[in-house]
Amino acid sequence: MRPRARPRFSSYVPTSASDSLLPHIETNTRLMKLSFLAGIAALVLLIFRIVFNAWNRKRLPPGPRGLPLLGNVLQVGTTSQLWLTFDKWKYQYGPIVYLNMAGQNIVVLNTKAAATELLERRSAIYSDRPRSIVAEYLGSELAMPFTRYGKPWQSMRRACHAVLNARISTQYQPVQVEEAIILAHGLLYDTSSSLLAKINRSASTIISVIYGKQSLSSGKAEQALKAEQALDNASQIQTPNVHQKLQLTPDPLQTLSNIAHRFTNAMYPGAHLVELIPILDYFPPLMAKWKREAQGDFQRISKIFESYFKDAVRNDQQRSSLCVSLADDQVGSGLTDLEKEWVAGSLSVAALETTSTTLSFFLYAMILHPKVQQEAQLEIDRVVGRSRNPTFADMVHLPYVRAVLKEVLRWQPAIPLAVPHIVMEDDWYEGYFIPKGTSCIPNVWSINRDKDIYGPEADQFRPERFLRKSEKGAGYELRDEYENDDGHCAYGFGRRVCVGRHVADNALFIDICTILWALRIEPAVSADCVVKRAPSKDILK
Ligand code: HEM
Repeated sequence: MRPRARPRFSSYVPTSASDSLLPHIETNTRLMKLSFLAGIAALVLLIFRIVFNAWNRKRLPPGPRGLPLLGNVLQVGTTSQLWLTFDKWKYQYGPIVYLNMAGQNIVVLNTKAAATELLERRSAIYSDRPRSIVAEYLGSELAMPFTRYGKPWQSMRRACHAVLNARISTQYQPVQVEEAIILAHGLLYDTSSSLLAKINRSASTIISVIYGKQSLSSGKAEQALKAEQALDNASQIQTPNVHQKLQLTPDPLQTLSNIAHRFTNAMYPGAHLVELIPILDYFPPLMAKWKREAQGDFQRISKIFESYFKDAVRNDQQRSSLCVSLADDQVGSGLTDLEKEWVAGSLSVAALETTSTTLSFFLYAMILHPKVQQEAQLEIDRVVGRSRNPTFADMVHLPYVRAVLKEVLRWQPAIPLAVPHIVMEDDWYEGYFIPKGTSCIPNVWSINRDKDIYGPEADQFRPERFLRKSEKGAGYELRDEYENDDGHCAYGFGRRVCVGRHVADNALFIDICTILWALRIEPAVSADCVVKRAPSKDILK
């Protein structure tokens, strides 16, 4: 076919009806040809994509066979101590295990090598968090542990790092020493509350750092609750049954713990149908109870965080709390007031159960291993003596106590499956395909008990694994490799690693040290399991 000279639009004057149609017919045929070719190309691409995906799917990591549509939901959803199931699967399927939770890809990382390679070395693409529609209504985009990877998270993280880094953390040590004495005193003499309530008090070491000394004492808590109740009454018409989900109590520590549970329950796989069928999100609050409740809870949590924050700024005479630094724009100057209130609130939520759980496991370990307790107390008596309480100046001279803390965090990590990281691009690891959007769960529990790293006694509580006998005589020294290395993965990985780990380590060290100095921990013969060790001066009184 020879090319036909195209008539110029401005000069072309049709001489007959058929002549006037010719260029249009020509253009239409061309268009049809082009569309046909584009259609073929799209089809080829689609087929290629399907084949490529199917081929890639064959390259997914191995894992237990699931049901059609539901995948592994039933195997995972009904298990309480998931880390034990994941650990069992590690021996069946290998270090990285693939699961399908009704369409959501999950990869469990059971070895340190896999977790550090993906979550640390490739952290540029492995630092997002799972999207949960319900949690977003609850305020997850303001709650740092759950915030998606992006600019708002970066600003919050920078602000937190500025007030919680290793160097600045030393500034909080005087408060932490005082709180440790109050904790030990409570364990010995407070008969009004349960052991668990007393242990929860350990978190106040951190809460003091965030909200200032005694900012969240019960008086302030009552004020906060009143403010919250006023809001609750006002919103009762739009948000009925809101109390069913989130209990707010006069005790701030209890309230913070309830908020933590509200978030984790909301994010639990399968907790809400809307996560599986996102179109349900288009229903208005009036027709969606879960949405009404989440929106109502967001208001209530914001109000509580606001009142804690404002109280802290008003009351902190020493002007040294994290809230004061945020309020004075010493850190986080780019954050809005709401973001600052949520930064402080979510830090305390993240700190609360982790520290008290760790302390509970410490008490448990001491009951199970009286010889370890005795060895630690011998060291404390040798270094600190009985006439004064331990301080941070003693830390370098107390390698055995430091090893006890490392071992508690290794043996029973407070969050055994850490927090999932989402991969933001398709990726490959050791020949396995990890599709974009996969939720990567590091099985910290399993990694911390890896026999290839910790030897055949990995399951046992043995602080000596971090120590060598002192060359100078009696006692122990921390092995060189553990001077700056945690020796466990309890604080997570990469860019999302726990931002409060330095403050937590300090608080737990001084709590453990002061408790061991003041008490003997024994199996319960009566209501409690602690016995006073009679310091020569009764410092705790
Ligand atoms: C024994 C005590 C603690 C343990 C075992 C612990 C453990 C963890 C773990 C496993 C993560 C997730 C890391 C990851 O995604 O890879 C995390 C994140 C976080 N932790 Fe902790 N934590 C502790 C104490 C604290 C304290 C005291 C604070 C606050 C002062 C805190 C604040 C946070 C925050 C804000 C995040 C989210 C970080 C982010 O997503 O960027 N934690 N923690």
